[in-house]
Amino acid sequence: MIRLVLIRHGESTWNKENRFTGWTDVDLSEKGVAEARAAGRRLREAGFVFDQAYTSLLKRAIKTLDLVLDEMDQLWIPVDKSWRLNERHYGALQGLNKADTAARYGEEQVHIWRRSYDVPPPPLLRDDPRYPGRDPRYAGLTEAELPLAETLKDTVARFTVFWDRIIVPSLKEGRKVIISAHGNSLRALVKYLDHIPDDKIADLEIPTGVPLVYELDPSLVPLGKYYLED
Ligand SMILES: O=C(O)[C@H](O)COP(=O)(O)O
Repeated sequence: MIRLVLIRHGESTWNKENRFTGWTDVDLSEKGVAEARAAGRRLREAGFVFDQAYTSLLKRAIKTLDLVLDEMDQLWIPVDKSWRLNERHYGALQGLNKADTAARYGEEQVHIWRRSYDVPPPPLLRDDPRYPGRDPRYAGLTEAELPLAETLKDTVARFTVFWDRIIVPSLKEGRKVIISAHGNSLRALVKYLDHIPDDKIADLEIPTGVPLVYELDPSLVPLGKYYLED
């Protein structure tokens, strides 16, 4: 049986402030740091070891991974970072407070933007300072790959390219893998692995800083999954 561990980053400063984050590169809050360290301790106590890690290009996921690996004394393992594991791009909503946005546009509209499978949030314009094409870390992306806003469906499409090309071969070679990513990029992966129907994915919420352990058969079909909680 193959074990794969997913972890959503610990609480970020914008989770705490209830702001749409997406590709904004905000840091962990103090609570987020504590969550990440506690997750690392739990993994160590449960006997997990890793020899390969994957994360996004965003510091809240990178730092969470570092804190987990530090607690496990495994900071030496290779870490592969990709934009394909980034949070879903929240378009022109990035930076806005979620409650204020609901008061302005209505709860129902905000729920659709947050949890529908294929309705995008309002897009950025290319001259917006938040446009990722201005950021050197995304210099290798084509214009078509640089999002103005993403649906969860778009996030599934770009994440699963990395899953199929990089993570699947690594798991099949016997590597013990941890993936540190984001609420919606992990919802995308869970949807894909568990074949969750489009109209059921809105119900899936992934908590911050809690390892989610998948048990997979040799063809990477999920046999079960559980959260590693205290
Ligand atoms: O990008 C964000 O704002 C969060 O990481 C996830 O937010 P959501 O729960 O509104 O999708």
